[in-house]
Amino acid sequence: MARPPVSLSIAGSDPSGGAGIQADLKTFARLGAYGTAVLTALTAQNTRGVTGLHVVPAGFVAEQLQTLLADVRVDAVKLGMLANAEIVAVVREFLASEPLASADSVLDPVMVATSGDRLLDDAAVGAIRELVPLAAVITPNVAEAAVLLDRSEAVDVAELVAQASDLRGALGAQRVLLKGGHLGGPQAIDVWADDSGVRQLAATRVETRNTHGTGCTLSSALAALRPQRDDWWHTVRDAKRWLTAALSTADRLEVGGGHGPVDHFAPFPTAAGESE
Ligand SMILES: Nc1ncnc2c1ncn2[C@@H]1O[C@H](COP(=O)(O)OP(=O)(O)O)[C@@H](O)[C@H]1O
Ligand SMILES: Cc1ncc(COP(=O)(O)O)c(N)n1
Repeated sequence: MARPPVSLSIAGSDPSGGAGIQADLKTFARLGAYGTAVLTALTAQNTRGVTGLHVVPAGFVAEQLQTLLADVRVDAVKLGMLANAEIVAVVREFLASEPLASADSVLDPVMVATSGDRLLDDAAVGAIRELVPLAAVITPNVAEAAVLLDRSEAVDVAELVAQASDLRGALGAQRVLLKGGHLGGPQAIDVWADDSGVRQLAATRVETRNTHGTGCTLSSALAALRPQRDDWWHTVRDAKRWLTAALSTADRLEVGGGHGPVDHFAPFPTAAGESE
């Protein structure tokens, strides 16, 4: 049997298990990657909101990375909540040097939780912009793209397409998955931009309020699947397909009274629309 890839999440903790490190590790396991994790922050959080935040000192984020990477070869890395400019600077240094520079990297520029609570210092936005060109893929939602580009939020797919291109042109992103989940409508449409152009990625919108951690889950699915797929396009397509499956059975979990988690147990759907 082939060795599973090793995927690393550098992110914050969500005790309710729907987002952050907990979502990432469940996603890695479900999609066949061995999960490793470096914590940037502890949140006191449930499905209704965030009540507290305890950020790990940047020097200790560096020590976690140093010790892990001195021993373990990481195939793919997902960057989630980075909390402040000092942690972004540490992560940037690691991402620019071996061994992480040769791992497949996914930057989810987490700024605000689904509940509306802030997860990144205002002062760190500039630092995140500088991290953008180093990641193989960035996965902003509509609000995060607007902040990164310093303009108003896209309100339709045409604007998503324009902003995805601009994130490459103006910020130097290598590849962009601009998520349109918050646009509404019968389909959840994301936009993919890379060297070969811009394409849309559509899925039927699932009627559920259980969308806590969709962004975390999608970006960690990319870090789990990229070493197991031939290229980024097939990786993105399959990650979105699995996320849609995980959303479609989310209501059965009945975790919490707010925006509950997606169903990380969901089997990987086959091309015929069946489950494995
Ligand atoms: N109700 C839904 N049904 C299907 N897909 C959804 C739904 N809500 C969000 N998505 C998808 O989940 C992913 C996360 O998107 P989004 O909600 O925009 O980002 P974030 O979770 O970072 O705010 C995207 O692929 C988006 O299209
Ligand atoms: C620790 C942590 N990291 C990230 C998110 C964002 O979650 P979402 O994927 O819903 O945007 C979160 N709520 N908590």
